[in-house]
Amino acid sequence: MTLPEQEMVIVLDFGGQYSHLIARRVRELKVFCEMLPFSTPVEEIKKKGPRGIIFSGGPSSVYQKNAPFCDPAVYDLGVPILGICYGMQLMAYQLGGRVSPAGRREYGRTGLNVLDRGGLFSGLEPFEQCWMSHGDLVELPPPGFNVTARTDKAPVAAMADPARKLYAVQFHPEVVHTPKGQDILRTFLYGICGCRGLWTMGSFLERAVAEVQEQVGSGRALCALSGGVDSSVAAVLVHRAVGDRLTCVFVNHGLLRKGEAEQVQKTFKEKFKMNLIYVDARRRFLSRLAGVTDPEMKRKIIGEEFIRVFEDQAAALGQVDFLVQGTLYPDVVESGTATAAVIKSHHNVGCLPGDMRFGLVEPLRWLFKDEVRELGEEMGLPEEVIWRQPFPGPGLAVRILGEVTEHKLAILQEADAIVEEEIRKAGLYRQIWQSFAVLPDIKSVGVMGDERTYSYTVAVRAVHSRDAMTADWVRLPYEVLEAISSRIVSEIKEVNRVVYDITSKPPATIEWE
Ligand SMILES: Nc1ncnc2c1ncn2[C@@H]1O[C@H](COP(=O)(O)OP(=O)(O)OP(=O)(O)O)[C@@H](O)[C@H]1O
Ligand SMILES: O=c1[nH]c(=O)c2[nH+]cn([C@@H]3O[C@H](COP(=O)(O)O)[C@@H](O)[C@H]3O)c2[nH]1
Ligand SMILES: NC(=O)CC[C@H](N)C(=O)O
Ligand SMILES: [Mg+2]
Repeated sequence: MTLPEQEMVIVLDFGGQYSHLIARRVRELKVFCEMLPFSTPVEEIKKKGPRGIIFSGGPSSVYQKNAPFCDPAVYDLGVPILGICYGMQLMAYQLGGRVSPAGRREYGRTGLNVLDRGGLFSGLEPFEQCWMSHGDLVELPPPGFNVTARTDKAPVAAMADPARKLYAVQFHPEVVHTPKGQDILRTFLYGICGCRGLWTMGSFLERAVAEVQEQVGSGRALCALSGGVDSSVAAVLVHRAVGDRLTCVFVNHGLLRKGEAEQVQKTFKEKFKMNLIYVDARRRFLSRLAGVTDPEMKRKIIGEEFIRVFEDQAAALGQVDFLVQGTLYPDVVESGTATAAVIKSHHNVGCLPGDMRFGLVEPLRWLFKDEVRELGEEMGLPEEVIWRQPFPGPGLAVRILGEVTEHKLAILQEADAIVEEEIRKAGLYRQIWQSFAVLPDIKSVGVMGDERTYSYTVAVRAVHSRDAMTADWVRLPYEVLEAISSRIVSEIKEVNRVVYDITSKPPATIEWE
């Protein structure tokens, strides 16, 4: 089968903080982009037929033991390469230049003297601002390269070998603090790689449908459907590809929000014409979670139990070889990759049991939430699904610190429902990324009706975010906080105190576990 034409660019990830940003920026320029680990063999890179390759930054130094190196055969593919920061240092080192620790480091806003205003820097002024974050520098470019920019401290702030289409910059064009960064990336993609900007949500959709058809063939698939944005979009997309060979499975693990099980089934029946199986798995999840307090352990148990439920359903349906999940890019990075540290294991990525037999179908694996929402709009999904705030697969289990019990679940469900109601009432639901209640394992003393109480504390969390990778707490109006607080303590007997979480991510995360 031939897939629709696609121009794509690969980001080779060396563990940089901004690697994901590079991929986003490229897609904003309407060129599809995937990120692969630095260690990807060159044959695999070649198979994807990239128009260009970008090396990300990274925390290592090329001269250290065990520094991440890519397969040097990539330089001979004839595909244009752009090295950024560590990526530039690596290119210099592997091709015979000299890299050393800098006497003086450069961090933050830095003046850039542009020496060659053609090539990658066409359209730039002789003096520009850029954003730096490095301690090493290229002292001597490799044979065949020209120095194309410098700064006060870096004699080689950019270099190029146009004959081999190899380009490199010490600064970060992907961050907003490099004002001409997006222009530089545009020149690389359009001027140097010859891309035309064919990537739109429409073309992504067409290709994703074709890829799913190719992967699933004449087989059958189950879709893990939560009613959330990602799995709903994935389900509709895969349904387009394989029709009724897809069956959706919605699991009630007992960790859902108040009324959610009914709500999801109702929306789904009314708005989607797909098979949906509802599984009441409350008992099996809660009994496996009994007595467990370690956050990662809770996640692993939930991840495994999800798969066991899907396996049971598959067995009942006959032969089912594939499992569709609405996995997004941030789920993948946070669960740890070849280069990125494990922050927390997302149930759908880092918690899958080793003996799982399903082939995974994850058409959204490279996208961020706002891109998925755009795709949902493209496919005509209802607004209430597209603009639903994200809700984690392990549900309230990661918002109840310590052991999960039915008693604590009941308290948190009530508190959470109040938060959602008040946020909606204030007209804030859609502009806030996530707002919810948390039940820390804390009891404190209070006085109610002239009597001493010793009851639970509820924490309220509300954050703004663009892609879940970073977040800031929402400056909620005092009146809204007041309404939430007074309703929670007066309507929920077991709670006598409400606090508001005013931490950004980093250093905290959005969820408490
Ligand atoms: N209760 C559930 N039943 C079935 N599958 C689930 C359930 N909860 C999560 N999943 C699966 O795990 C994946 C990841 O969950 P996640 O919460 O990140 O995505 P989502 O629920 O689809 O969207 P959202 O981020 O908007 O909540 C889902 O896309 C879905 O495939
Ligand atoms: O499906 C999911 N399975 C998980 O295991 C999981 N853990 C966190 N989240 C959601 O991911 C985003 C980032 O969360 P954190 O800042 O807490 O890491 C936030 O939107 C979280 O709600 C999860 N979603
Ligand atoms: N941000 C980076 O890629 C840093 C690269 C290298 N470790 C340096 O400090 O120079
Ligand atoms: Mg969800």
